[in-house]
Amino acid sequence: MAGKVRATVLRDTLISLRSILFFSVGISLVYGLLRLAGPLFMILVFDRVLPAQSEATLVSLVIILVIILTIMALLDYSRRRVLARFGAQFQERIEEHIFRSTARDTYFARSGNKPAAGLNEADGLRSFFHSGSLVAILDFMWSPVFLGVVFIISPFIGWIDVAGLALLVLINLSKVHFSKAREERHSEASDRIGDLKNTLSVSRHLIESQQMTAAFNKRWLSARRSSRDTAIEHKDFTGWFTALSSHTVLMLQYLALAAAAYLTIEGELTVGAMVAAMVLSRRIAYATERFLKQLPSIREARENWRSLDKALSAAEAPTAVLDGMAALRLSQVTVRCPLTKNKLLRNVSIDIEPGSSVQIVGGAAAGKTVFAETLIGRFAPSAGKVSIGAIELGRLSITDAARTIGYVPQHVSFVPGTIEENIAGLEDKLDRSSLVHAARVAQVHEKILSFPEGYDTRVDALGSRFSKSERHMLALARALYTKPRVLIIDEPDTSLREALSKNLKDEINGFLARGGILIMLTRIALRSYRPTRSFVLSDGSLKEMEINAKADGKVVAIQGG
Ligand SMILES: Nc1ncnc2c1ncn2[C@@H]1O[C@H](COP(=O)(O)OP(=O)(O)OP(=O)(O)O)[C@@H](O)[C@H]1O
Repeated sequence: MAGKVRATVLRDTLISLRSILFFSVGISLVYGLLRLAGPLFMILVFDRVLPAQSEATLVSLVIILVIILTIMALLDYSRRRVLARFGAQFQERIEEHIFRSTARDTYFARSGNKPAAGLNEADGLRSFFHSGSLVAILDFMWSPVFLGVVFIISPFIGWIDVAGLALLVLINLSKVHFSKAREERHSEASDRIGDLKNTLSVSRHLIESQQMTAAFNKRWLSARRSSRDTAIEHKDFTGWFTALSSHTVLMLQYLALAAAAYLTIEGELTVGAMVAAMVLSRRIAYATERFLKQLPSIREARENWRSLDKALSAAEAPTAVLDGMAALRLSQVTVRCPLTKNKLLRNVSIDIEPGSSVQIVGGAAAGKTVFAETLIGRFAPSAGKVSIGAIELGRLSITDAARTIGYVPQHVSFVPGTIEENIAGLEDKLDRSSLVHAARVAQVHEKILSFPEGYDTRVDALGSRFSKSERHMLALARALYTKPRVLIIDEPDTSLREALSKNLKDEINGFLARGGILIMLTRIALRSYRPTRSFVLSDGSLKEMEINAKADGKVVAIQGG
């Protein structure tokens, strides 16, 4: 099934863009043919115009040459534009496919700083099509034809070209092969600088408040030094091959000229043919060198293509949107620590009917956050299933998943941007009335309006403009904005606890009456709010507790879970 999906995506993308690619190949073929005009012009000038002393022929030839060069300039410009658009459309279609057709958990199976599997690869391929790499490859396609023309002029010069090209290939392949390790060292060192920049933008406040600036600067200098040294080492090494390669091109051109001159002295070639042989030899050598310089880009493009293929084949299509409210079901869910592989959740099974509120109480490191973040897809179960109604949660699309679960995390953080963007979860077409409603329910509307820029006020990642309880309330507004079916609150702080039993009570009751599910994870059982069901989480195992209504929500007995 997945294989079928992949084959269709790649085939469809290529088929739909095939005409653009063929068009640019066609332009390149005409362009390459017109490049023969230069050598032809030289032959005619030396062999016709000069012996005949014909000024009229010279003027006609110059006019024709100018026209051809103008056409060549237009063709070159056009094919670059066409290739750029080919790359852009290719990327857009692949990205659209990834966004639309990948289920949440596959989408989240990302690594490092990649936003989603396949996106970086699609971008890498776009820049390959867009950059001069493809043009260099297309220009190189004419080299065998030019070489054939040189062989027609003189096989002797042709063989000199072949020997020179073999030397060029050897030099450039050695460069690619022997500089790989140095290149990797340099790119790792540059990545370290990138990581430090990210650390600074995300944790500047922490670094300064904890007096880490001096130590951070030391790390920065050391990373800079290492990046600079590896860059010099890499440049020094490849510089040797680059110099050798470019001078081989020059040498080839002059050797071709010398051989042609010798043949002219011997009376085997005309002066025009001599010059044309030299120009063609230079053109072949330059085109080959430019092509060989693209080898690392070609290798990278091939790797990108393979990973994209793999990412698309691994991607599972999302299931249909959930219809109406449904029960949340965890069956035999086990989650393991990604580092130690120890169990963080152990065979957790729970059925939560629509319209119920559930409290999960657990001590320090009991697994409450892991439980919550398994529902949002941050932890993938190593066994068991999490489903809502008949649909596995991880199989929802990222858009449907966002509408299904609202999450108020224990440690609230923000995306640097405006309050509006944060509450609306970065949606560009936001619904203002839902935004204000969510802020009012979370009782932060007035606070936001007290800022001169209101909802356009910018917040940093920590939300430093707000107090801890205000940050929690903002996180609640953010969770409520999408009108989720399941609302998860991890460790509500004192003000949120109070609000749940007072100002928020009606809202929560309304939410439950509409079939919503509320899950609260706390260290200490809430006294002021009585959930429908209560559980204890201990060392990753979940057990249901019986609530004595008369005891005002206090836990009185434990049932085996
Ligand atoms: N991303 C992670 N990678 C590895 N282990 C993790 C990760 N997140 C949590 N854990 C481990 O899972 C266990 C449970 O952590 P969790 O944060 O769920 O506890 P908790 O019940 O929320 O505790 P607390 O009330 O102290 O926040 C801990 O031992 C923790 O080290």
